[in-house]
Amino acid sequence: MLDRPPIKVGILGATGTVGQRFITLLSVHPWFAIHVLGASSRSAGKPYATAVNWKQDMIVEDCKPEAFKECGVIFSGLDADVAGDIETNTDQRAHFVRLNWPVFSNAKNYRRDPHVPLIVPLVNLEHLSMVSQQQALHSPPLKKGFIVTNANCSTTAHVIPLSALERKFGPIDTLMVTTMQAISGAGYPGVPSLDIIDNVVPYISGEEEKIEWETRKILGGIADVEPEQLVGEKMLQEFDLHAHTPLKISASCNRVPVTVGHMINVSVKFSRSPPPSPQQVCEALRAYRPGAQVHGTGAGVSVGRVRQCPVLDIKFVVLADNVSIGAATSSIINAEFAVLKGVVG
Ligand SMILES: NC(=O)C1=CN([C@@H]2O[C@H](COP(=O)(O)OP(=O)(O)OC[C@H]3O[C@@H](n4cnc5c(N)ncnc54)[C@H](OP(=O)(O)O)[C@@H]3O)[C@@H](O)[C@H]2O)C=CC1
Ligand SMILES: N[C@@H](CC(=O)OP(=O)(O)O)C(=O)O
Repeated sequence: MLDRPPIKVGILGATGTVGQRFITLLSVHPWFAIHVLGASSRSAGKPYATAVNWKQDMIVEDCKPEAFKECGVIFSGLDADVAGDIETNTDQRAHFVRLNWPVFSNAKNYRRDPHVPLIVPLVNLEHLSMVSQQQALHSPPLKKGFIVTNANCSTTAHVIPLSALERKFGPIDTLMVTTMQAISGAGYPGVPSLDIIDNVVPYISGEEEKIEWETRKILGGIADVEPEQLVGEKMLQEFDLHAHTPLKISASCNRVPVTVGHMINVSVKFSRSPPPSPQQVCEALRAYRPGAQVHGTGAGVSVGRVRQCPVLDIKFVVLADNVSIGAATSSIINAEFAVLKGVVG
């Protein structure tokens, strides 16, 4: 239990697929109380029920900071076309962040920023430590504002078992992933029905590059920059992008006619030789206890068909709820951890 009154939260992109999941999860959350809902000017001014044909009776606001004054935390499910400017603005890390809000975002815009943590809560909560450097390097320095992102939904799915395996068996050297991604991952209205009914679309724009890059940031660590530099009294740090063992990754992405749930075929080659057996891999996955304790539907991933790979070492299948652990649930756990660590004031 948290020994304080619930923190008022605002949701940007509240009318979208991820926004609606935020509302479902936060409406019963013991620490966070939904206070303001924001979306585009198409929805602003309408009761939420009208804007999304749903059941809440709050008025949707424009995503302008004035409406969010009383909120202590901002969750964002904004379309990436607008998230960059609204969350932080092109003027460095401005807007909601510059105005000193902690922002937990699902959008891709700041995932590659060298000072922005990209956190999958079952894997790398320790990357939250980069927030203080992000605040110190902002001009002017920020006291409370920061942005933490969560990953692409397919990346999120596969890094969870991969992290379990790296912790037990050491670095992974090569990774081949083939995704079968649900249509809810593409937002609304998303993929045209005539493209996806009775079909598989073997291309998702930008997805393969995101999976290949984000996996390295999430599975990698944080290291002091060389030559040494100081930020205040602390060493300047950087994400090492798995530099200790360059990780070769090849991703192939497909859209399939499924409403929710991304399924991923994964083959891995370990650095160590001999590699673990399928049975040892199963035992390691069962024994994995991530730093974050998660409860609730869609808050984990399922792994099956663990077997020998005749080309690499081991192959298996992962299934994840792209809207929950792939999006809203991860943001919420990241925020819970930030509250516990005192990073959210
Ligand atoms: N769906 C998924 O499985 C996952 C999605 N993500 C990411 O999360 C984000 C949201 O995705 P999703 O919910 O699927 O997208 P949707 O298309 O369903 O929702 C987008 C939201 O952004 C709002 N919006 C659009 N334009 C503007 C604007 N100009 N100003 C203010 N608000 C605006 C929309 O409001 P309005 O209704 O008024 O248009 C809506 O609330 C994206 O960045 C996506 O890449 C990440 C992981 C998984
Ligand atoms: N692109 C993913 C959804 C997602 O996570 O996107 P992004 O990485 O841009 O937030 C899908 O279509 O299933």
